[in-house]
Parts: sequence; structure tokens; C-alpha cells
Amino acid sequence: MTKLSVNINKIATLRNSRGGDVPNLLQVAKDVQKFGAEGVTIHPRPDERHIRYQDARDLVNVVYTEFNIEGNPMDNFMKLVFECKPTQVTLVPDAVDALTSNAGWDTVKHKSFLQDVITECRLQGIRTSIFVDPVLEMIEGAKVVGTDRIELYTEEFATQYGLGNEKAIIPYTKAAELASELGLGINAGHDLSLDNIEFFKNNIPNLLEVSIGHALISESLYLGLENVVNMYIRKLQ
Ligand SMILES: CC(=O)[C@@H](O)[C@H](O)COP(=O)(O)O
Ligand SMILES: NCC(=O)COP(=O)(O)O
Repeated sequence: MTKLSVNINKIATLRNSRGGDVPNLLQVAKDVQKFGAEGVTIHPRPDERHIRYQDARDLVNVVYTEFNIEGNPMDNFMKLVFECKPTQVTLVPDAVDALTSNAGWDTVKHKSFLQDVITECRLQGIRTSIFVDPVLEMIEGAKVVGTDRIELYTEEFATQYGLGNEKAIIPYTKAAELASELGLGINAGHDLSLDNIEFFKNNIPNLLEVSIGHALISESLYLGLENVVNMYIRKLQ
């Protein structure tokens, strides 16, 4: 069984667009867990354009499933992580001004930096996962730096699968096989959706967790729109 961790960044994006508290991020976190999600993911970015650092602190008291905080392990981010002590921190090498995450770690080049961060997280009792492309050398490097898990960066798979190219799964399957042999736990995320999740899950051995946000929130809008439009129409009769 693969756990679903719902990424609620997009709820914060919508909330911040009006400056108030609608939709309420903490209520959404409570609700996704009530509906069966086994984790909540956030990715506070340095400009706080969606998740704010205070949201992370507030969510500590609300997330009773697995709390996953993602981000680039810069000083402020790591201070926040050590304060919140989530179940898992996912280290992502994204640039300060990145529109969204767009690459995995070079685990060879950044070996000693990652080793230091991961050692500190372990001392604090926080599970680590590092965001990686499905490249065997990077998976071997992930083992060397001592992470508990990897998160396979799935954008390329999602794009190619959407174009009908099922073979795009092959590097992910091979990466997962190697990770399993090396004793690394396997997570995955980025652009996973109702269209591609079943195929992905069926081809990735030992997939422990997926974190899904952009598509899941968009799909929730599409699938809920008819109901809400009709509720308004009934009130207007
Ligand atoms: C690490 C990752 O894959 C990202 O998908 C991320 O958590 C999404 O961030 P944004 O919501 O800022 O695009
Ligand atoms: N780690 C990936 C994640 O949390 C969500 O990514 P996306 O579904 O918003 O692309």
C-alpha cells in the first residue's frame, strides 16, 4: 500500500490571493486527513508565496498523520524544520526564484553538504528524503549520503505519459529497483495525477509514498464544480 500525502501549497496560493483566510489551510489539512490521506505535505518557499513559515508552525498541531516538509535546506528552512520536527523532511535543490521544483540533487557533487544536513536531521529524529532524478548514479549517491528515502522527481514521466509514451516509466522502475536493493525507501512526486498515478504505482516496486498537490487540487475543482454551481442556482431560484 502506497501512502498518499496531500500537498496543500495550492490552498495557500488561493488564500494568499485575497489576503484573508479563505480557504482555511488548517481546515483543509484536517479534512484531507479525515477523508483518508495518510500525510500532509507543504513546501514553504523563501518568498512565502504560498505556504508561510507560520503555516508550518500552525500545522504541527493539526497534522496527526505524516507531516512532510519539503524545501531547499538553507539556514532559515532548516531552522523551521528543527522547530516543527515533522515526520519527514524532503530536501529539494530548487533555486530561490524557481517557479516550481525542476531538478533532483546531484548527490555526488553535493555529497558532503547532504551528509551534514542529513546527519543533523537524524540527530533531531526527523526522517530524510532527497529529491532525485531517476539516474542510477544519483541513487547510489543517495545511499552514500545516508538518506532514509529518495523522492523520485516524476515530472518527466508525467509529461511523457501524457503524450502516450509509456516507456518513460523505465528509468523510474530501474531507479526504484536499485534503491530497494540499496535499502532506500522510495517516495515520488511532481505532476502525478488521477491520469497517471495507477500506471506509475503499478510499475514502481516498493513505492512507500506519493505527494500530490497541483493536479489533486485542480481535479478537486473540476470534480466539485458542477455540485457547487448547482447549489448556487438552487439558492437563486
Ligand atoms: C518537490 C516537488 O516536487 C514540488 O512539487 C513541490 O513541492 C511543489 O511546489 P510548488 O507547489 O511550489 O510548485
Ligand atoms: N513532492 C511533490 C509534491 O509535493 C507535489 O507536487 P505537485 O503534485 O504539486 O506537482
